[in-house]
Amino acid sequence: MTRTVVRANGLTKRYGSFTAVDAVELKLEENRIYGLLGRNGAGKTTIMQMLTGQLFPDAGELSVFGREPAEHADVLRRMCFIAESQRYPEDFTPAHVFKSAPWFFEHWDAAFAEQLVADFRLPLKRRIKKLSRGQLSAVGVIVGLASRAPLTFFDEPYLGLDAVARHIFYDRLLEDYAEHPRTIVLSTHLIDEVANLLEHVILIDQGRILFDRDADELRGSATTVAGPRAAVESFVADRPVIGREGLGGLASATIDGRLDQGDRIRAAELGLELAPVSLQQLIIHLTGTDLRADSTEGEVAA
Ligand SMILES: Nc1ncnc2c1ncn2[C@@H]1O[C@H](COP(=O)(O)OP(=O)(O)OP(=O)(O)O)[C@@H](O)[C@H]1O
Repeated sequence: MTRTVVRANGLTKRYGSFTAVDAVELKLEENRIYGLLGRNGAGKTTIMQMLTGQLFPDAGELSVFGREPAEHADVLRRMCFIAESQRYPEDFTPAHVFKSAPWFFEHWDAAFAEQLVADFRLPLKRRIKKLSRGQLSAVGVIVGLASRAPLTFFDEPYLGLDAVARHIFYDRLLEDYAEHPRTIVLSTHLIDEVANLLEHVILIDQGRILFDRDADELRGSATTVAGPRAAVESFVADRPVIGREGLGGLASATIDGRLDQGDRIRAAELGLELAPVSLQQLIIHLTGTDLRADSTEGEVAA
């Protein structure tokens, strides 16, 4: 039986008259990888800060490992939160960070951390304030992975990481998760890059949950048909279309819902091509929200 690790009912956070998180209902299950997605300011960090006991909710009920997280050391000990801009004591080096990690994380794996240091080519003895942006992110990623905390949050962990380093992170995360299952929450703009990692997708907008769905269900839930405009229009005539594009006599349309064998044969007869919709495209279609537009990174997923 799967255990529920996090349960939030009506979770709300206000800053003055502004409601940053608005009556959020959330359930996170044991040993799953969640994507917490949303535009800048959607409320992702605020939600994670409440779940990790760093912020008190203004309303609602919150249970993490069966208790209110704030001020419960036994709950906090089972969590690791890697913030976008992690702060470290002045004059600390990565070596100091990794040496002190076992004090905070009982499942800390020093050998795994060492391997990750080599993978990311991280200079262990350089002062943290002298590290490049990407190297600083690598410190956080290594702590997040090697801590093996039962509930791990990565809040946009990739800032400044180049494409190679980001893929090392994704690969190591998946490999280690397969051997040491735990609950992981990844907040990111780079949906297509992490799409294959995610088992569940939670999309937040303006403090509210827009949808909360199994990633496999979501992936197969739409198809794009492309070809001559008249053929596309004839094929989609009585179907729910969630997006259209066109150029001259060519068009493509994205249909919400699965196609059966008969549909596929008919599409082939009409000379249409079928393609699955990526998670990123689907989110844009379903919400009219292009998360990539907010990315501060130059290199975003295609
Ligand atoms: N201390 C604060 N005082 C006032 N407003 C705040 C405070 N912290 C956050 N906010 C506001 O609450 C909203 C949610 O912020 P949050 O950091 O949770 O968003 P986010 O989804 O993590 O965004 P990003 O992707 O940009 O990191 C934003 O509009 C933000 O400006």
